[in-house]
Amino acid sequence: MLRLQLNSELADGAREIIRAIEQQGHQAYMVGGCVRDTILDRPIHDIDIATSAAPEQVCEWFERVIPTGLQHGTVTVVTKRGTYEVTTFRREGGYVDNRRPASVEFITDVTEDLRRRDFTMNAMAVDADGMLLDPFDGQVDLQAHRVRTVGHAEERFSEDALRMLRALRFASVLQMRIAKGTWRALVKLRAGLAPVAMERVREELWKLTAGPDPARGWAFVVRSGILAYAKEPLLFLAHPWSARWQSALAVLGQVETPELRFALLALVHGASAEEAQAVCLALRLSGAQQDGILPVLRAHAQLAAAAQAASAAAAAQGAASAGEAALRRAFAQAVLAYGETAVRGALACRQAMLGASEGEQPAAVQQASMQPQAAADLPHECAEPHAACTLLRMGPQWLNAMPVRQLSDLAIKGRDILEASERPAGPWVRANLEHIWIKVAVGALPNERDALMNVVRKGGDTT
Ligand SMILES: Nc1ccn([C@@H]2O[C@H](COP(=O)(O)OP(=O)(O)OP(=O)(O)O)[C@@H](O)[C@H]2O)c(=O)n1
Repeated sequence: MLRLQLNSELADGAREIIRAIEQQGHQAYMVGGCVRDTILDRPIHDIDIATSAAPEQVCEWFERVIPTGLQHGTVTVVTKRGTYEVTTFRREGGYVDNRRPASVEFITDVTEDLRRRDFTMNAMAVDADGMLLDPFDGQVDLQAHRVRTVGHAEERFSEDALRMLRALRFASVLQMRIAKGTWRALVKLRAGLAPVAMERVREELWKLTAGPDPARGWAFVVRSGILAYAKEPLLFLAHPWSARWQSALAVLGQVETPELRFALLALVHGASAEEAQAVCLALRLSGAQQDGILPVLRAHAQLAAAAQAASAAAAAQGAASAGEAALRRAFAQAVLAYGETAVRGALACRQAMLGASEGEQPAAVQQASMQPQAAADLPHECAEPHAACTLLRMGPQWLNAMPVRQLSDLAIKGRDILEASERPAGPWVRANLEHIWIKVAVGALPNERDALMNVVRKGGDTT
């Protein structure tokens, strides 16, 4: 019998709870994700405990207990070492809407409790001495890098449709395959996703996208076709497999954050910022998450338009360098409008997209035995490579050289402009301020109050 040592203060606290329950003549184990992650040598953020004791008993035995979900058998025990969900062993009877058990029956057999869980790697338990219970071969599947349901996959997915997305997420984050039977059931039952709350869909997709191999996760998602059945339309994210997807997945891991990865998916699909916003809203992304995506797309669109204009100017004047000053101005304008972070993000996405023409196949695509397709042409908004390349090459240098990054960095304020003029306040003040900001940003004026006030007085209204 394998012994598994969970070493942390959190685990010490869990063992204290387990021993206290055992002293009352009941069984208790650490279960689920903490066991899986210990075997995988991954960090543990929480420890769930399963017990044969009834929730009311647990409430009696511990000092600080929150009755989190009494009817489902869950209470939260708070100790100085941590906070633990303690759930009575249970069997779930009948399911409503592919997501909620119609009834819960408390039981005393730990194996029966493990049997109702989603995947074999999540159906292991460890007692206070570190003895591992693994009745469904979770370790074997972990060693084989395989996500496999406990028992019949169709039953497990019919009980809770979110488990289908969990399977895809675990395959992505833990860089695993999906067992054949589990995959077949998932594809067969994918329409069951419809009643699942979009918040839960978001959680899984976000984790999958933030993981070490987002292309792997998205290859599974797209190949499964499951997102077409989400409660609300996910537009380009739900598009079937295509050369565009192939291009997107070839480069998805080249940008670091989940926000930029979502932005990249939108860009490669040629989605507008409005479409991307509709997807963000459908997925109930937070304001902060949206702020990491939408300004990037808007900055990208503005830069692409500027690159196109610069290319047109270059073609008209027959010199590649023509329009470069205008390009730099447009670049500064994008920084002013969307912020430095968004512009850097847009450049990073653009850089990644250029690499996509190599058309590499992500490993998971091959594993899912998809027909290899010809490398896709990306939608190049910057039709002319020269100006687009200038942006990519010079953009970071221009940014680093900018003495101002936002309007408030300017050495003068709107009221200075107002005081130097006879005109009543109005939108012209900000327009003038922005005009001067751009000149400072491109190095045409120093960011010094006296020099700028001279410009204001001489030029008066610069709009
Ligand atoms: N739809 C679900 C969700 C959870 N579980 C079970 O409940 C445990 C705890 O679930 P949760 O905390 O949501 O996930 P973890 O497996 O701990 O993993 P993570 O924290 O990475 O989501 C899982 O391990 C699994 O045994 C399940 O059977 N079906």
